[in-house]
Amino acid sequence: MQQLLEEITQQLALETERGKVADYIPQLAEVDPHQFGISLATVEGERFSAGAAATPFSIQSISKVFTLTMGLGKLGDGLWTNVGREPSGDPFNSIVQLEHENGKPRNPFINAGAIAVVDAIMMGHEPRETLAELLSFVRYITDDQSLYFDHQVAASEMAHKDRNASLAHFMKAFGRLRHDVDKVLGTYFHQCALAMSCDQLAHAGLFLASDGVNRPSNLRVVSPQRARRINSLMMMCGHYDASGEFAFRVGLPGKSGVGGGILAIAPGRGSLAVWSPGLDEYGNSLLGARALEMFVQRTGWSVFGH
Ligand SMILES: NC(=O)CC[C@H](N)C(=O)O
Repeated sequence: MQQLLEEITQQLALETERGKVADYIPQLAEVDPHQFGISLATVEGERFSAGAAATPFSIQSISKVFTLTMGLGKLGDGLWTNVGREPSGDPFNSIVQLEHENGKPRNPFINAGAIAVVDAIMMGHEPRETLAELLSFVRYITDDQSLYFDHQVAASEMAHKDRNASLAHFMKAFGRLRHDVDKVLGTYFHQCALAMSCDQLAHAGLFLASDGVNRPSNLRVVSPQRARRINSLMMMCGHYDASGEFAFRVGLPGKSGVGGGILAIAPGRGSLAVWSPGLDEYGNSLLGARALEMFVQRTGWSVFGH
C-alpha cells in the first residue's frame, strides 16, 4: 500500500494540467496548486500516506459529512423534514430547485442542504456553541485535539457571502430555517473553514468504513445502518452534478470540497483522503479524483468490484 501511494504521488507530480484553485473565496485562491497529498487509514488500524499528507488544508464541503452525522444524531429521521436525499444534478451552489420544491434542498451535500442541516443542529443555540460542539465531535473522531477553524478563510467567505446568503434567505422565506440567517451562515462558513490534513481526514472517516465503529479505538460513533446511509448519500450526492461521473470512475462513497480535498470510503476496508487544490469545472479536485481512480484500479477496492 505504501508503495502504491508513493507511485500515485510521483505520477501525479508530473501532471501539468492541475485544474484551477477556487477563487470565489479569495483566501483559497492563494493556495499553491502544486501540492498533493494522499492518506489511507485501514479498518485494521494501519496508516499509509505520501506527499503532503500532513499539511492542513481547508476541508470546505467535506465538513458536510460531519454536520450530517451530527444532525442525524440530534434529530434522527426528523432531519429529513427540511432536507431531501436525492441527487440534484445541479451545481453545488444552485438555487433553481428550491423554488419548485418548496424551499426543500435535494440533499445535505449541496450548499442549500448543508445550510439547512446547520440550522437544524443549532437548536436555538448560538453559533459559538454549535461550532464548539462540531469541533469536539471532529476532534473525537480524528483523535486529535489540535484541529481548528481557519478564521481567515471563514471571514473571506463571509465577505463574499451573497450566493449562500441568497440560498439561506430563499429557504427561510419557505419557513425552512428557524434561526437568523447571518448566524446560520456564520456557523456554516466556520464549518467549511475547518483545516485538516489528509492524515487527519482519513482517520476521521474511518467510522464510515467500519459500520459506524471508530477504529482502532473500537468506540461506536453511529449505528451500522446510519453509516451505510451516510455512505449511500456520499455515493449519490457527494460530488454534486458530477456524482455519477465519480461513481463511474471511482465507485466509492466520496465527498469533495472546493479546497481540493476528497474523502472516500471503502466500506470494510478503509478511509482515504486525497488533496490537490486544483479543481475541475464542477468544483471537485481534478487530480484528487484521478488519484482515487488509480487507487481503485490497482486495489479493486471499488464497491462495484474490479
Ligand atoms: N463545494 C464546496 O466546498 C463549497 C463550500 C463553500 N464553503 C461554499 O459555500 O461555497
